[in-house]
Amino acid sequence: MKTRIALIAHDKKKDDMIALATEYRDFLATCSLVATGTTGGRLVNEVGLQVERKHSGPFGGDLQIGSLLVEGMIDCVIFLRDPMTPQPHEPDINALVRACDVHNTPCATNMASAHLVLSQLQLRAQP
Ligand SMILES: O=C(CO)COP(=O)(O)O
Repeated sequence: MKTRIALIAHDKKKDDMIALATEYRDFLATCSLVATGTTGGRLVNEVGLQVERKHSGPFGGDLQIGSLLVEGMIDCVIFLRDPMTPQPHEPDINALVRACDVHNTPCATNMASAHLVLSQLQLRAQP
C-alpha cells in the first residue's frame, strides 16, 4: 500500500516545503499525498506532484486533514509551521498536532525533522 502523507506549510514556510518536496519528489510521487489548499496548489504547479487538495488552513483544511488522520487514513504529517506569525486558526493547528500525538502519527513541524522522517520513509520504501 502507498504511504499516505499530509503536507502543510504556513505562508513563510512554503518555499521550504517546495524545496523539500523537490528534493524528495521521486519518493513523494510514489505516495498518496494530501495537502491544505494553497500548499497543495504550489506542490502541483511547482513540483508536478499529484496531490489531493483540501481547504486552505484558515478555512478548515487542517481540520479536514485531522479528520482523515483520526480515521486512520494518514501515515505521516509534514507540517512546516511558522512559529513567528500568529495564525487566525491556531486552535485548528493545535487540534491537528494533538491528533497526531493522540494517534501516535509522526508529525514533522520543521525542516530538520521533515528531512529525518522523509529520508527514513524513503529508505523503508526501497525494495
Ligand atoms: O494555514 C495552513 C496550515 O495551518 C496552510 O494552509 P494553506 O496551505 O492553504 O496556506
